[in-house]
Amino acid sequence: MANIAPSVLRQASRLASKSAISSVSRSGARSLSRVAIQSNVPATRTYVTQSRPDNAQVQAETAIRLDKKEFEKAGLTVSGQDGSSGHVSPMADVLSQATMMDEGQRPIYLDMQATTPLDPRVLDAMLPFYTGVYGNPHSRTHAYGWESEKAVEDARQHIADLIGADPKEIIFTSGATESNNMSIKGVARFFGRSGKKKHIITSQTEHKCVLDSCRHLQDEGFEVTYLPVQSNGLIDLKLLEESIRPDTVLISIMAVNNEIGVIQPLAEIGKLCRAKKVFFHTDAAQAVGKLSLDVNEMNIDLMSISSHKIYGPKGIGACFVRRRPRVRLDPIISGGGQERGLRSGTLAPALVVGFGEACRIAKEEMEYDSKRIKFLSDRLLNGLLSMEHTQQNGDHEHFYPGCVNVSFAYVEGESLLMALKDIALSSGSACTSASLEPSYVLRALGNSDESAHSSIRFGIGRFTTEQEIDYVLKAVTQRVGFLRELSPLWELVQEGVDLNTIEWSQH
Ligand SMILES: Cc1ncc(COP(=O)(O)O)c(C=O)c1O
Ligand code: FES
Repeated sequence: MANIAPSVLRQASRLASKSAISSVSRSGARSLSRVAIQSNVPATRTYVTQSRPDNAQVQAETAIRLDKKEFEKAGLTVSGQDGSSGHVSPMADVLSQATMMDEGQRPIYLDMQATTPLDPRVLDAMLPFYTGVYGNPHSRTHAYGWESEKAVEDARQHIADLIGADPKEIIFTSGATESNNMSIKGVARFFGRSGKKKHIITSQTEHKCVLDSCRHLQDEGFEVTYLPVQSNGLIDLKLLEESIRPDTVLISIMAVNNEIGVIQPLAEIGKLCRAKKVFFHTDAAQAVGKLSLDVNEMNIDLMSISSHKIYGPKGIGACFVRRRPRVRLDPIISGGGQERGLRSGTLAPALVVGFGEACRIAKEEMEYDSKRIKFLSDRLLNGLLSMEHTQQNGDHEHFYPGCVNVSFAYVEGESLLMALKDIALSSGSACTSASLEPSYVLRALGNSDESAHSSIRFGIGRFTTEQEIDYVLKAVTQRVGFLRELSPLWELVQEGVDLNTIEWSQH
């Protein structure tokens, strides 16, 4: 959704679907949401779209196509494409404010959970493997193969060192998605064959690739418990223990949540799993390289790791698979038997070396990075929470400071994202995907739809600067204020009306 209008319209249509009572309606409505809240009064509106001169027309057309239905749902009719009739969306004003960027300048990047930039030191380590050093690391008969193999094994050592594992326990994959699939489906299928182990436990706030792997296993006859989380996003250990059955084969609980940053109690889960003789898999895509993790101390049997979340290249990751006591799993990819037979296929030495270097640097600089990120995070969070009606989502103590998730009441997250074009952010899962559903993670915490829709995730990383944080704070404060000014609900709140007392009539 490249454009501002859809979100405004969605907000409008959502409000309109509640068809507000007349006390909410105001004359001389300034905004789409106000028009919508009066609803059912057929109105004709045009709007302008975002500013790029080269494709403004295209965007306007796209907006019409995308939103006609929304308009109609809201009781509005669409006409025109370019705002020439003089009706200008209030978002245009916001967007003109949002162009504090110079021409050609890129937005500030604050979406570190989606991916991180490549560390230049990592690129340096990778380059030789795209040029002179091109041997197949699995070629045993000549020096080309040996030099690639040596580089791959050195990298494997760096990854193992970062999580306290033995290098033989590191299996290279294409990323955490593959590692999660491999761990969950692999263990379930291997042990499920006996017919005695048919049950898996995971949580409702896992990454989609974990949830979807589990769904697939349900189709194969496995039973899955999707544990609810508490309102702070953490699992309830007692509930976890009570959910374990004699036929439970695997517990898969993530280390750090990608939307709200909460850190699950891995050591406690590991201890429980070991005592109950259940395998423990953790999706540590957002944790490795950022928190100190030790697979032995934490009794972790399988761990998924992603390179591009820690300033390494995309398209590579790893799966830690414990050797003692040995974890057995069915491979998903069969072939030449590379990677202990668990993941066949020729490795990509440049990616492997880059990933290894990223892990080496992460270990060496973890303390420094953590302190810096905590400092920046405190600065951002304190500033955001000093605005009225804002709230941090997820546990306020057990969270990774590089992931700050905040709800701004009376503002729709997507509208805010669009008003913050000069900052690359995400609102969790919903806005960034085709689905118009609010984040399932925030819903699992018990947040209302409204609160989930008004949330933004700020991802701080190694290369984020203090100036960037200050800019972001200023921009967010200014534009949240602006959007709230347009919100009839906000106006009511300012007038001291308790929104819960309003009776919404349905026409
Ligand atoms: C928690 C979590 N698990 C898994 C993944 C998938 O990682 P990858 O992109 O390496 O497949 C991500 C990244 O989006 C993530 O945040
Ligand atoms: S879908 Fe984006 S804010 Fe709700």
